[in-house]
Amino acid sequence: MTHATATTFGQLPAIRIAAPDGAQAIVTLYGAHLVSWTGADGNEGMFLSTQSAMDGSKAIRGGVPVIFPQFAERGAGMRHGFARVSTWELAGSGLDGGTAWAEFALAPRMLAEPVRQAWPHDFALLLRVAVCANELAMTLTVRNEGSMPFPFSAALHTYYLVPDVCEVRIEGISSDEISIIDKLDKVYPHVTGRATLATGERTLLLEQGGFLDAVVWNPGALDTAALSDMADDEYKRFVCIEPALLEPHTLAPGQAWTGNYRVS
Ligand SMILES: O=P(O)(O)OC[C@H]1O[C@@H](O)[C@H](O)[C@@H](O)[C@@H]1O
Repeated sequence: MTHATATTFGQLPAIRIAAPDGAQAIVTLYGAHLVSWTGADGNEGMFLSTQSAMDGSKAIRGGVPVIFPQFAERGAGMRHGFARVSTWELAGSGLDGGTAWAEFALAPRMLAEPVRQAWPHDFALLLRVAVCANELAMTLTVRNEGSMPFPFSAALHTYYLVPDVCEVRIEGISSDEISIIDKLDKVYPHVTGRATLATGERTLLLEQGGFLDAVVWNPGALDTAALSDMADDEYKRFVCIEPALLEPHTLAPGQAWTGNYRVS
């Protein structure tokens, strides 16, 4: 088996990244959206809504949406930015020791014209996804290739699959353990970079660098009922823990910023 192969996920062109030990990830070119991550142990790590659009008409609900250049409605642009609704291209792939990886790129020339005009900055985005054993590593790089500075925010909006959201315990993001009684939508600024997610079945170590903040989100029953792309009881099956750079970061011409996320 080769380490990165073209496939289709829903109706979307995608890349399957497969390590020799069996670890694998599937990333759609639409959004450079990781829709599935299975460790070498065979366990799926990502939630994906049964009601999600899978045809490029709307952002995918689940997996890891790439949020750029705006978080949620913190700005005048598209909610959560345009990266998750733009079509990226495969920029490279390889095998380093036992780790299989692929890189995805997005540049202004690839954006729909109205999107490009609404955010007319000369950026280059690169998302690297790497898998090995029971570990997933994602690196997002933002580069200013223009002659004017630009500000941006970014996040990896990770939807973790859990057996029951009520059983979830998150440590290391807040001074108190986080559990979810009903809806939770909370920003945690200036996190230490190391957290754990205990699902009742297993405990994942989450390590972030470059991303200074974290957001924890679960819509609860009421907000889920208002979401057209999630079944009414699906909120029980995930928690979003999102490494984020919320305060807009300004990149000078020629500069780059990198955010890392490692899940193991
Ligand atoms: O429905 P969207 O645009 O994917 O956003 C989902 C959620 O994303 C989270 O990051 C936000 O904190 C929530 O407020 C938001 O509801």
